Amino acid sequence: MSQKTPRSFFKPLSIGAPEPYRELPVKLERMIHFVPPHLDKVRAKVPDMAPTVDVILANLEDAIPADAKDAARAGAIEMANMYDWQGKGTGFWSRVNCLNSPWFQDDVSELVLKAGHQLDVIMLPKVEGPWDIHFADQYVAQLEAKAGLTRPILFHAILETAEGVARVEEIALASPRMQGISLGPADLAASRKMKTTRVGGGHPFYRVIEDPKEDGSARLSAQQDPWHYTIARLVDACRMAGINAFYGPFGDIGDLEACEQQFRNAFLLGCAGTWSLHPSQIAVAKRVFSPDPEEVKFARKILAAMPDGSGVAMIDGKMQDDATWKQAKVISDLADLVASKDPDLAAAYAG
Ligand SMILES: CC(=O)SCCNC(=O)CCNC(=O)[C@H](O)C(C)(C)COP(=O)(O)OP(=O)(O)OC[C@H]1O[C@@H](n2cnc3c(N)ncnc32)[C@H](O)[C@@H]1OP(=O)(O)O
Ligand SMILES: CC(=O)C(=O)O
Ligand SMILES: [Mg+2]
Repeated sequence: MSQKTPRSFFKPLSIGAPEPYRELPVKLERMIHFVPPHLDKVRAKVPDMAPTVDVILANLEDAIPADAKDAARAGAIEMANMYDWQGKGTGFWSRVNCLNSPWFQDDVSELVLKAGHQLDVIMLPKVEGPWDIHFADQYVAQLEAKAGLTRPILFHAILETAEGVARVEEIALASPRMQGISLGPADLAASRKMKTTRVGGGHPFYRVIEDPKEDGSARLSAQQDPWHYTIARLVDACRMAGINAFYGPFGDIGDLEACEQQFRNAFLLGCAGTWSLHPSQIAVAKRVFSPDPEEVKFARKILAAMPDGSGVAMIDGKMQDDATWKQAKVISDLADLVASKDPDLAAAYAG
């Protein structure tokens, strides 16, 4: 038997480590805002930025130069203590360097020992199989015990190799620490030998074209989404495991329109949130990952028409039954969560 027994799955992996969660804490995580923690100027903005986002992440991995890795780690620990993350309800995460790098061990040990009381989630890059999660799980449990933490730190994996995609279900189920998984479109494109230099989004050459016209006139064609398969697979793996799927980075910072469309496709397919790399992407993520007030109004009509969630009803010419009741509940519950944090949207949903 290669799996743990149901009874041992939820046991702490180290004497003195906190009990793993049986249910994930319900949190609004529309955007994970990436901060380069080695830059004094950007780090100084964190206390003002924290109330405007759902999650701030101190990035230690790619985009941080090798000679700034120690400074980034120190900056991340400083960030942990710059704001009352646990008290004020903005998530504090860090993306550590990958498991085979010279920095992983120090990243994780220093974060847990010096900032573990504020840290919600460790993002693990380039996860290829459940063994990566198991190794980090045991290591973090030992550090949690040493630090005397009473609340478990969760894991978020990035799906950014072909091998990781092939094992995404096993990764999602690997530990009760798993909180979610994000798409890593840049490394994944390289791993798959996709022919693109873009970070997420579409590509002008990836299209479908209509059949030839009898009169020889120009044939219409339209761009397709090269990430559709991966996002759909990611959502199924995560929701099967009771965790959340996330889009990832959209690298064309200047193209907010394309960014919004890519985020919206991910939202519609089931993702809970995305990454923001630049302050301009925060408002886009907030808009996209909060349900539309008209959709919320319609969802609540369905719930009101079928109070016990059974039977059949007609609303505005559309058939409703037990299944559409569940769809409506997804939207209504998300609206309640958004409203608990955002007074403007609370008013829009109440109207
Ligand atoms: C494939 C992957 O792994 S993706 C994840 C790794 N990449 C990252 O984490 C990148 C994070 N983002 C960044 O480093 C930056 O946004 C960059 C490099 C992309 C662009 O930076 P800039 O060229 O400085 O952008 P720009 O000039 O538009 O910045 C405007 C202001 O926003 C600030 N800013 C830019 N990015 C951020 C950020 N992520 N968080 C907070 N503030 C930021 C800048 O410091 C600048 O402030 P100022 O007006 O006080 O000078
Ligand atoms: C997100 C990330 O790390 C990537 O796209 O490679
Ligand atoms: Mg990557």
